[in-house]
Amino acid sequence: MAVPVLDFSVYQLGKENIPEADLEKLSDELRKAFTEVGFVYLKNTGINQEEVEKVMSVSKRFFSLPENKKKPFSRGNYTCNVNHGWVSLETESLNPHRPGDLKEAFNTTSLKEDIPSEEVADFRDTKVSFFLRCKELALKVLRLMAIGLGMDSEVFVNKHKHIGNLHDEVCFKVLRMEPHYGVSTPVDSTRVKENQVRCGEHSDYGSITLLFQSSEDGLQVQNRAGEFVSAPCIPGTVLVNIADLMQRWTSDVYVSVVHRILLPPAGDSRTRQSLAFFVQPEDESIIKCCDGSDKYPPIKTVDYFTSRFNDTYGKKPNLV
Ligand SMILES: O=C(O)CCC(=O)C(=O)O
Ligand SMILES: [Fe+2]
Repeated sequence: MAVPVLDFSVYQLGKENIPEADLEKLSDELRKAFTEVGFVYLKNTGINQEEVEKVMSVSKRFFSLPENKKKPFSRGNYTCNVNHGWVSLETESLNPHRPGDLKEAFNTTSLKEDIPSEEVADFRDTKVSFFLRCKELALKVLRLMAIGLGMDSEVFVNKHKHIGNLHDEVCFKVLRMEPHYGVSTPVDSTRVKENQVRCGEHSDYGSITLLFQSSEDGLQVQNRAGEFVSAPCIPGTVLVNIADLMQRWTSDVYVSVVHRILLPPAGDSRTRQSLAFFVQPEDESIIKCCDGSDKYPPIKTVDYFTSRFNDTYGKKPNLV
């Protein structure tokens, strides 16, 4: 089944106090998408393509800096949050059974934290304002998701009250994926390791993810039959997906789906960019099945994430 496209205009950014019937209709459509597919494109959210391109363009300038200029900003160098900062090529393996992903990224968690604005004018401010736009949209989606399940609209939002504050873990990630190796090195497909891809098979960890891709596409989403289907860039839309902790929270009603980005076809040497806003509950929050079923035992968000991050950044088991 293809990923559905929903019109979000009735509840787009800036619109509040909307008629109950409109909210109900949108939340029903969203529930259908998240129970059947796990991914949905939202159009007319209020976040437009120009904003997306501005963030991509400033990120591109950062990624193009020489390695020694980026290194001081590495993930792990910040005290505010271990996840904040630059992630170099092949550092993450989203599928731990594969070699490191052929992608480079910059994670923004705390909005107060220093990010390299001297090297790239606007890098910080552009990302911070986009972060806040994504936050607003994410809270709206979380509200609709609760209504769609017949619950109080704030059930999910109540555990996402500190997004962007110091020590909150919600992360805005800008990504650059290489056609073959690094653009700073000559394109040489012989250097690609066996089974190496741009982004290994995985599902996201938290509640929901908002995703924006450049026109180079590449994302594939697994359907119920186990086949990977393309989820291309649709300009002006936001792709939203359910992540694992939300699946657990909803007792498997909203489904978190595996996705990946393989290498591009031979001869395609375009660099791909994407922006991902990873939403997760606050560290200390206890996530219990919201239908009262206890299908999964309650778990503290921080404990859940620690084990997932160990897989992504940890030692690699035998390769596939
Ligand atoms: O770049 C993309 O389109 C998706 C990246 C992704 O799935 C992830 O980082 O979790
Ligand atoms: Fe993902």
